[in-house]
Amino acid sequence: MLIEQGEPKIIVAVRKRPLNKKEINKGDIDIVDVSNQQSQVIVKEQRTKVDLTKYIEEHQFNFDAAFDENTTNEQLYLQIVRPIVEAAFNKAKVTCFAYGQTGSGKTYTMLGDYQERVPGLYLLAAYDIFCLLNNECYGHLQIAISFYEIYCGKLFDLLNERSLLQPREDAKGNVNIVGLQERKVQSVEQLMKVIEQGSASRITASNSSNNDSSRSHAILQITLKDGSRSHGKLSFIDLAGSERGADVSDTNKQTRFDGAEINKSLLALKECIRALDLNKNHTPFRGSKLTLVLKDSFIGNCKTVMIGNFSPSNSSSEHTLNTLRYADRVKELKKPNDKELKDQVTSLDKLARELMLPRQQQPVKMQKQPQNQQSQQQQPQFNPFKNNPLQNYQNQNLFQQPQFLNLQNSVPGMMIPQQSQQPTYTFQNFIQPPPPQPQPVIPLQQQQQPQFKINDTKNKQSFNKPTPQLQETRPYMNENLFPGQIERKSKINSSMEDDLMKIGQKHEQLISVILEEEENLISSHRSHIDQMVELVKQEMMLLHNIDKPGSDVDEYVKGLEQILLTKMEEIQTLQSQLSTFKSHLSEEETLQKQFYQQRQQLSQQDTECSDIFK
Ligand SMILES: Nc1ncnc2c1ncn2[C@@H]1O[C@H](COP(=O)(O)OP(=O)(O)OP(=O)(O)O)[C@@H](O)[C@H]1O
Repeated sequence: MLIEQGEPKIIVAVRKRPLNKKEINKGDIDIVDVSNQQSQVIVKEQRTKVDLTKYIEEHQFNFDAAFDENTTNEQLYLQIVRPIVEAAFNKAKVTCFAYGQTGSGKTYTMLGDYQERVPGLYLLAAYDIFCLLNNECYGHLQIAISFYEIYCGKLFDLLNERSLLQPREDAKGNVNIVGLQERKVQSVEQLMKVIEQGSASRITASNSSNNDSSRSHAILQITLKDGSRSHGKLSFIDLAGSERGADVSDTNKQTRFDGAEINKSLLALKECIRALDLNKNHTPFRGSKLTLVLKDSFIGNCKTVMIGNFSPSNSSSEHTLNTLRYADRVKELKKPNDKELKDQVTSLDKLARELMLPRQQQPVKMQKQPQNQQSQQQQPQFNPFKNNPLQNYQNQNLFQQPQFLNLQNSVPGMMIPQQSQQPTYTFQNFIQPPPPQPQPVIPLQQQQQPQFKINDTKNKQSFNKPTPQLQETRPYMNENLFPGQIERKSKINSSMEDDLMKIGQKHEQLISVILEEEENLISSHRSHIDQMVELVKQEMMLLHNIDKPGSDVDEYVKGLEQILLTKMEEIQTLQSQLSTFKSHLSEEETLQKQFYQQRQQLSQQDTECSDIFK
């Protein structure tokens, strides 16, 4: 092997959905190019200067895998999810996250589209799981399903009428979810029924109250059980819409708190993935409810696939960029550190010496994505987890004929699209990349915005030269003409950005405190009521005793005094807890207003400043 390297524990992939009818009718255009082969995404963001001239800013991202709008759920599954399903049979705890803006395709990816008869990852995984269970090596395992959601930091059981659940960490550090229902299932059909029931419960809840499915994280856990012990575990997580956590300046307090909770969980998730990838001893899973309940998926033998879903439309460019940046940051963490880079270069040098090749002939573009080079030479390109435990089943055609059609009668509404009725699911398919996909259909500059110039932000070069007209309208846009102004503006900007960041951080910390205080206050209020009931009982006993002939009045007075004192102390404690909470709430409002104003000012400055540089 050319480069020694551990198995990747994290795969970060992104997926573009097609423009939908609504977007097309609105005149939206597709501004994202995806290259499946190069695992690359290019977003051509439309921007407007102060003088209203338009230009395009280009953002390029690279991931472990990128899927264009023509990629099917089956293709995606085979490339990045099936390997972790297999790993679960090899005793791993594996997790697949779908992340992205509301309407970006998370549910389509996970659940599929019943009406269009498109199977999602749940069904595709279910099929493979039961195929494997039919194999004698795994015949002793059973499947148990749980399905719950996290909404506003609280857990609700989707398989038990959304009953409230409590996560508890025991003395051994295991996190148990008290009251969580687990259903045993014995077939793909049963498994899909349970999933359908849970999903329906989530949808009903979102219609009947101000809850909204895109504000909650849905967690489907499939445990492979060996008797009462867990053999391996698969968690599929449909995360809350990423835009829900984005805006702390929303005027509705509850929305702000929900958003802050989502922010907190996404931040904590990123940190936990970082810890998992770096094999750190300490995993900050207590950072949020989401990561707390997933604790065992971040330690030990674990693998994670994250799928960032995004819309191609120009009207969603901000959210799309946020999704891609988040995925990029998760992926950034995977890049080898300096020492690893040095080790890799050293091992290359060693190999070169062994092969007696001059140094300059060595492959040089290996440091950032060593696995790519490996894949070209030795490893199958889309087999992220090497040492596949199931490779010896290859000849048994274990995955060759998924019986999706059998499900049509048993899973209501579920049918399989024509083109996927007889896919050949051989391992050969699994380890090969998909055939090249047709490229995006709407050529941006030609069709819609011929006057735009395209800036490549990375190379500071233009794709198309600016039209003479654009140049003429902005003859003063020459850095040399206003150097002082540019410096002043950028100084103002950076100090404002610092301030904004400080306020943002303070706000985030305060919200964390508030959320914790809220939980404590509610639980104190509950125990306060219990205490009061107890005191009332004691008072009644006092009255009962004093009514008896020959009763001791001193004892009565002493008893009553003690009860009233305890009551007063109880009330005072609760009151002081309440007033601290109230003052934090009003502090939060002030911070939120400050944040909002500062951001407005900054975006104003930003436009002026970017205008000068154009
Ligand atoms: N890859 C795709 N191919 C075809 N249609 C898609 C694709 N992805 C999503 N869609 C369609 O886009 C719409 C929105 O997708 P979906 O409901 O999966 O979004 P979501 O991210 O789950 O939204 P929410 O967070 O609100 O639940 C649906 O009608 C879905 O069928």
